[in-house]
Order: sequence, then C-alpha cells, then structure tokens
Amino acid sequence: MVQVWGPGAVRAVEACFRPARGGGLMLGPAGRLRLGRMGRGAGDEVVAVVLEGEPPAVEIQCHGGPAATELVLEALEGAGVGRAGVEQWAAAQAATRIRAEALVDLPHAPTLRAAEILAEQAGGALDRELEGLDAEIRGGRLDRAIGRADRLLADGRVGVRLREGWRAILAGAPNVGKSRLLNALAGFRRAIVAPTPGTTRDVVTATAAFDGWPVLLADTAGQRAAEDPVERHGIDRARRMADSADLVVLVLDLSRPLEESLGVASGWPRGRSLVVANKADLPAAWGLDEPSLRGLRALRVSAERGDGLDDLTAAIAKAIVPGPPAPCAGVPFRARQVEGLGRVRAALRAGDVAAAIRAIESLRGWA
Ligand SMILES: Nc1nc2c(ncn2[C@@H]2O[C@H](COP(=O)(O)OP(=O)(O)OP(=O)(O)O)[C@@H](O)[C@H]2O)c(=O)[nH]1
Ligand SMILES: [Mg+2]
Repeated sequence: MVQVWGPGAVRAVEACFRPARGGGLMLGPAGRLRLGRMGRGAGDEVVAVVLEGEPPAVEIQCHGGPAATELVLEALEGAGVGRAGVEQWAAAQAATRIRAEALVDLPHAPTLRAAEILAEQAGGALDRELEGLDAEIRGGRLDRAIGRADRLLADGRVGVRLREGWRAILAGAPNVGKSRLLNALAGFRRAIVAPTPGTTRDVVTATAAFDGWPVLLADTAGQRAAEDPVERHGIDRARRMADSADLVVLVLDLSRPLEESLGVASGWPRGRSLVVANKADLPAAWGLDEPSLRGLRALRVSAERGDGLDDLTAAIAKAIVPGPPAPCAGVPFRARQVEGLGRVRAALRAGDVAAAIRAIESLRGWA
C-alpha cells in the first residue's frame, strides 16, 4: 500500500495514473475506488482511492508485490513526490505521538490479540488513560494516580512484548518428545522427530499463539553428556537460551524411569518453568506425586495423540501473562513509554506533582 499526502497529492497521482475505464482519478466523490495502472511499461495494476481530508490524500493499493510497487514509486517520484518512511507517514496521520507509534507497530503484530491491543492504542486508548492520570494528579488525588501508574506499568510488561513476542524453550533429556511437542504446539511439522536420542542438534524455532499471545517456541538438543562435538555445541546453546528465555518447558518422559529425564532438571530456574510429563499414552513408569519432583506440578501430555495439549497451552499462556490487560485498556507498548511512566511514578512517590505532570507531557509530546 502506498499513500500520497500533502497539498499536491491528487495532482501528482493523477499525472501518472492510467485509469482502466477512462475518467480521471477525481471522477466521482472521494472514497470511490478507481482501477488502473501505474509505472513504466505495463506498470502495476493498482486500485487508487482519494481520501477525504484537507488537503485530500490518495491511497494506492498495488497488486504486483514489492518489486512492482517500485514501479509505482518510481512513477510518483517522477511526478515530484518524495519518499517517506513509515514513521513519517504515521506522524502525519496520527494526532499524537503515541498513536503514531501504535500505527507503526500495528502491522507487525504477530497475533490477533496483539493487533487488537495495538489498534486500541492507535485509536487513543493510552492517550486517554494518560489524560485521566494527569487529571488525578492535578486534582491532588495522588494515591489514585499512583495506583493508575502502577497498573499501566504492569500492563506495559505485556505491551512491550506484543510485537516481538515471548520466548519459551522446550528443554529436557534426549528422546523425551521435545520436537514432537514443538510440532504439536505449533500445529505443523517444524522439527525432525526420530526415535534416535540426539536427533535435534541445533535450536529449531516456531512461533505460535497461546491464548492470543505470540510466543517463539524453541526446540533444543536433549541435555546429556554428548561425545559428538556438534551435539555438544547444540546442548550448550540450549542452556544459554534457557537462561534468557521467558519460560522453560521441561519435558519428562512418563514412560521411562523418572531419573532418566529428571537428571537434567537440576539448575533450571524454578520460577520460570513448567513441567510436562509426555508420552501419557504409554504405560506410566512413575506417578505425578513422585517425591523427586519436589512438588513441581507436571502436566500429563501426549504429544503424539494430542492429549493434554489444551491444558498445556493454557498453562503456557498463564505463565507468560499472569494478568492480561483489561479489554480496551490503555496499554504502554514501547520501552520509551514504560520508561516515561516509570518517571511519572517516581515523581508521584516523591510527592513532586510538577515533575509528574512534566513527565506525562514529555511522554505524550513529540520529541
Ligand atoms: N508414544 C509416544 N511417543 C512419543 C510421544 N512424543 C514423542 N514420541 C516419540 O519419541 C521419540 C522421540 O521424539 P522426539 O520428539 O524426536 O524427541 P526429542 O526430545 O526431540 O529428542 P532429541 O532431539 O533426541 O533430544 C519419537 O520416536 C517420537 O515419535 C508421545 O507423546 N507418545
Ligand atoms: Mg528433538
């Protein structure tokens, strides 16, 4: 999609638009779609529409993909139109800086839920929330203001992840079914599954939605004392990834003695772990109340048959986002916004009303 805006927008597009059925771009009212071609040679087939506004802008939908779009851009440049980045476009579109930031981030949302939340912010939800916060501060209701800032900062932990998603790693001993589980959770055959222990040697990833939250799942090499240097390298990478992941899903094999797969569990961070007892379709070799699990609650799953996957999906979602933002809430979604809110809250805690108001202004204003 190409948008041309500014005082000469319609004239410039008119100069290079070849309508399919006669009549110029401005034939009929604004908002009417016009089919035509743009660009040298045959150019690209496009649908152009004049958008009401003062001055009116023109939106051009190109049909031929990125390379054909270049033909359209080249023609527009010939008509005196300059190129702008998406940030500049958003700044020209949006009434506030935060709404412009949301317009830039929205097309990158990996899931519907992420898109919904960002679309709310593009519609002004966070701006309205900050106006409310400002009103509480100016009204002297500092406790309430601190409460609102706390809530915004809590939601910001979710908001800043909407674009890139969270990272969860499937870890465990060789052959417990990590790759099979990745495929089952991702819904397609991404990783190689084989009965031979040590099948996965590098980190294989797939993005999936868990209750609407985008999560990059990483399948890793099974943890064991490997002789093979390639496998050992994969095992080291898995350990490093586990350290920086948001969540470690430790996979155990329910059909084999627990010691075989639990040995590798030592050292995984407890707070960010979920435990899965896989191969629940086979006769169990141990019980979920084994003392050696040290109170860790394991979820029974059969990656092969799909049993327990809904519960596991829900548990992963809950582990990464324990408290989702309320529907339609104002949610900070950039680190810059979260930092700004941190300054607002610090000023409020210090009782410095003027500094808190300034911090909101700088958070909302164009830098
Ligand atoms: N019966 C049964 N077999 C399973 C299940 N999950 C995996 N398997 C089988 O267990 C074997 C190992 O599965 P993988 O997914 O390759 O195991 P892995 O943990 O990725 O193994 P490495 O890559 O070697 O670390 C394969 O033969 C799978 O078909 C399950 O839920 N039930
Ligand atoms: Mg594997």
